[in-house]
Parts: sequence; structure tokens; C-alpha cells
Amino acid sequence: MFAVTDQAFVTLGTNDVYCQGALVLEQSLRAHKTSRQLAILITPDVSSGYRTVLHAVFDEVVEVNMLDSKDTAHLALMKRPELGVTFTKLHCWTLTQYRKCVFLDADSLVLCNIDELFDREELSAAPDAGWPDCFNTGMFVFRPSLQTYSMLLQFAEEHGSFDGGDQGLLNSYFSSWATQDISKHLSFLYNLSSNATYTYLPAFRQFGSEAKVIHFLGAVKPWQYKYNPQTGAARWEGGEPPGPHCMEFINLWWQIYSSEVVPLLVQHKVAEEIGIKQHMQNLSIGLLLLSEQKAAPPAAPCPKEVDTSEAPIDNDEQQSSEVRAIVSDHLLEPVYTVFCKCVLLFNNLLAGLAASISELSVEDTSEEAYGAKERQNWEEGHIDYMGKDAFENIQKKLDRFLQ
Ligand SMILES: O=c1ccn([C@@H]2O[C@H](COP(=O)(O)OP(=O)(O)O[C@H]3O[C@H](CO)[C@@H](O)[C@H](O)[C@H]3O)[C@@H](O)[C@H]2O)c(=O)[nH]1
Ligand SMILES: [Mn+2]
Repeated sequence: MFAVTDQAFVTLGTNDVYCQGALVLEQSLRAHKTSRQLAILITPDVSSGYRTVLHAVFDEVVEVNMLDSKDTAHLALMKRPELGVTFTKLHCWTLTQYRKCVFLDADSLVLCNIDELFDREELSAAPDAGWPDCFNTGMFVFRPSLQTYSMLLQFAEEHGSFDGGDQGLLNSYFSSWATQDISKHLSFLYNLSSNATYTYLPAFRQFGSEAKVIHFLGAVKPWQYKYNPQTGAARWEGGEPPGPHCMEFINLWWQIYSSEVVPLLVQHKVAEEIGIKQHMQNLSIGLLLLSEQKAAPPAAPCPKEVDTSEAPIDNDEQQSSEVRAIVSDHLLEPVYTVFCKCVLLFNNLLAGLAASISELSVEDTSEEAYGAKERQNWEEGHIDYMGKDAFENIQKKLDRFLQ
């Protein structure tokens, strides 16, 4: 396929949670064989583990500073205090290595090839379902330009944003969108809000099958649901049911997440950061499941049984040599053999997750003790045997993980 190098789809992830949305989006664009580059803007909060995964799948990962509107009054009107950071989206105009781009929110996914969008001009976008004289900024065609970028910042400083987020600002700046040029007025099918079934069901029945991009806009995102890979169905758990979303699309998001994104996270050893939980009846059932899918990549070799005797650990050459190095360094063989087996077991459980999980959920546990920094220390051999990496703490982690 002919690759177009001066045009790109661009998305934004300011933290690990939104980056998971970005990974689903990326997989959906690749699945529909885009010929354009895939770029993501990230901010310093994205962990090193996630950066590795993003670098592996996006053509370009660009780190930018966090821009924040800090406009709490307007954001409060929208009941979305977190959206000030969406000003960071404005950085997309700095990507001048590309001639033309299509921005897509990280909470969207594509259902077919949408490369024809690159035939459109700045600023092309689809109407917002809440106020159709405004465009929704979950998807728009733009031309990177440092001049436009600085004019946008200046405009933001002088006028602010009527909703506190990027959407209010961009609609004020590109204010002729609603009336001037119908070719910049894109079909709603390019940015279909996932609750359209509820707001206008007959129209959804008539046209929904032609949808090209699904956008999970609103306070509740697909990753806040729980998913059962056996049934392929997501469900809402705990408390008030969220605003309406079409479950068919939520299920689709989760199907892509579990079949395409989880294996990537496992392969790059970042699965533990997102708190994928498995609900197994007990450890032996879990191990049985793991050993059954031993041959299936990308799962790592798995221990057949839990054995805390002093037999050598031989199920993964690289891991066991690392483990032996730790053991011989500290000459505390009996204690650390058990300790290392637990670590191995923990790693193997994570590695086997993709196929063995009975339920998935995504949580931002980046603040937890086993964060990116700790993992880096671990990888570099700085292990706090007496403190947070002590055997009982690893045991606690295992217990939590297997709850
Ligand atoms: O903490 C955050 C919040 C947002 N984003 C990015 O910004 C986008 C917009 O935020 P989102 O939560 O998707 O907003 P929406 O619920 O879609 O709300 C609407 O309002 C936002 C603020 O004006 C616009 O950015 C959206 O395009 C518009 O659909 C996300 O998709 C991400 O790409 C982050 O990376 N981190
Ligand atoms: Mn969005």
C-alpha cells in the first residue's frame, strides 16, 4: 500500500487511561488499512511503560506540555472539571512535519477506512449533537501551522473558551464553520456520538449502519465498564447507571481492547499498571488455564503447579537467570527462592492474562506503589528487599491481584 508520509491522523493522551483509548483507536485505524501516518501527542504524565507501547504502534509519539484552560466556571457549567486539559489539543497545530492532519479524540474508534477525510480543508468537522451549529472537536481536519497555533493561544488568552474546553475555543475561532462552506460541514457519520440511539432512535435505525467513526463523548467512557471476554459483553457496575451509550459500540470497543490492546500491554509488560483484574475461583484454576494456553503467543511459559520446594526455577531461561542473579547476589537462597518463585508466578500470571481472564476492567493505578518508577528500579536491579519489595509486600500484591 502506498504510504502518505506528510499526512497524519493525530490523537491525544495526557495520561495512561486515555492512552488506552488511543491504543484502541490506533488499532481500529490500522485494521481499516489507513495509508496515513498515526501520531499521538502525550504529556509528561504518561508512564514510561505506556510510552514504550505507544512508540511500538504509532508512527510518531510527540511529547508536549500540558495546556490547561483552568476555566473552572465554564467547565462547571458542563459538569466536566477535568476538561481544561483538552487545551493541550491545540498543540496539534505545531505538527508542521505534516501538511494536513485529521484529529481524533482518544475516546473514538473508526469502523471503516476514512482516509477520504484528507480531501477536505481546514477546518472541516461534524456537527455537535448537543448544539448542531457548533462542530464537535472529537474529529476535525486541520493544517498544522505555527502561525495558527500562536493565534489560537492568543485568542484563548483574550477570549477564553465559552465551555472551558477546546471545543468552545475552536468554535469561536473557526466561527464561520456553521454558515460559510458546506464542504467543511462533515457528515455526523464521521463523529457519531455513541448515545445517538437514545437522542434520535429512528434516525439511528435509518442511518446508523453507515457510521464511520464512533465517539464515546460524555463523562462516562467505555473503559469505565466491566467486560466479560467469554460473552463479549460489557456491563455497568456499581451505582447509578451512566448516561446512555449504545452497548453495541461499548462491546466493540472492549472486543478491540481485549483482543488487540491487552496482548500489546502484556508483551510490553505494562499490564499490571492498568490494574487488569482477574476473578478466578482460586489459584490452581488460574494456573490450569494458563498452562492450557501455554503454546499460544504472546503468553509467556507458565508454571504447571505452585511448588514452593527448592527445585530449580527453569520455566523461563531469561527470567530464571535474572532470578538466580538476585539470589546469588544476596546469598539468602531459601528465602529468596520462594520470593523469586512468587515474582515469577506474578509475571507469568500477567503474561497469561490475554487469554485467561474472565473479566477485564481498566483502572488508573499509576499512583500505586508498583508504579513506573518502581518498575524501572526493579529492572535496573535496585530492589528494596527489606522495604517495599519485601516478600510480604509481594505476597500482598499477589493476593490483591488474585482477588
Ligand atoms: O484527562 C484527559 C482528558 C482528555 N484528554 C484528551 O482530550 C480528548 C477530549 O476529552 P473527552 O473526555 O473525550 O471529551 P468529550 O467527552 O468528547 O467532550 C467534548 O468536549 C471536549 C472539551 O471541549 C472536547 O475536547 C471533545 O472533543 C468534545 O467531544 C480525549 O478524547 C483525549 O484525547 C486526555 O488526554 N486526558
Ligand atoms: Mn471525546
